[in-house]
Amino acid sequence: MYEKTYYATHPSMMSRATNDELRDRYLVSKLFRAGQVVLTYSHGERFVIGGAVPGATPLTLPRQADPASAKDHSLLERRELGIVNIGAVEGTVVVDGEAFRLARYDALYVPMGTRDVTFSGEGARFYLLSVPAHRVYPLRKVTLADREPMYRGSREASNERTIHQLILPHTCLSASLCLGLTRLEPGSVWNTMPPHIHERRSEIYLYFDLNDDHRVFHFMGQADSLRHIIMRNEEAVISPPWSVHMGAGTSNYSFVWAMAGENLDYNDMDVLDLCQLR
Ligand SMILES: O=C[C@H](O)[C@@H](O)CC(=O)C(=O)O
Ligand SMILES: [Zn+2]
Repeated sequence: MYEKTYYATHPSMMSRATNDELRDRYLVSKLFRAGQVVLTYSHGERFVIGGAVPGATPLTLPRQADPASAKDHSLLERRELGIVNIGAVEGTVVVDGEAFRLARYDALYVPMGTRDVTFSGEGARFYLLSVPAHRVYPLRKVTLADREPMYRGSREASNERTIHQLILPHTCLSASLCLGLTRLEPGSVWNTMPPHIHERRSEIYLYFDLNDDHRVFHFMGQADSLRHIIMRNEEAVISPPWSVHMGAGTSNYSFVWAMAGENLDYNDMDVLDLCQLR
């Protein structure tokens, strides 16, 4: 049921890793395939990272396959799920019989204990992120208008961007999942600059709104020995808790960031000074 498993890694595994090894360990690609639900599994915070692209017929979130004791139980038996529509067209997500229409950039928080989730709407592209949960929080649709955005960076520094906190305690309650959307202004290319590390949470970035002939150079690793992965539109990258995560595009773009771990405190991060980077 999981197309690929990403194992937890040690920072010392960075220095001698080839570019292909880095891509194999951290890059999550081909999540958005017409008529399919694609799920991958990361041992870091036990994130399920997936995509659902419905065609003429609706798609269903798969049920658990393993272990035998959980076979055919809901995937969300002990998990919560965040959904963001990154497609240009509105789509519908039905959660235990209740329908939610998600326009571009709308998100849905789906609580632990949910039995059935289906996706429909040709042209909608649903990005899926699930982590283990310990209690039930209300099912809720979240839009960019639900909270005052955070404006960061400047045009002069090529990092003028708007950060939308979609699933965080002041916008939408959750057990462990934090999720948001950041959009860069035309002419701005740097995200998360200056960069940071948060040892108590892992993070997943999904880059999108990027034309096929453009790329994002995503930087990761410890501050004094950064590496990079060159990413295309609609690819995700896993950032272990010990890693920087920042990028520069050959154009502007958007990205969904999602975190889970020890706390739900967005500001629990150590901001790095540029002189610490090597
Ligand atoms: O831990 C927080 C995340 O890395 C993002 O919110 C950073 C981001 O959107 C940005 O600065 O552009
Ligand atoms: Zn971060």
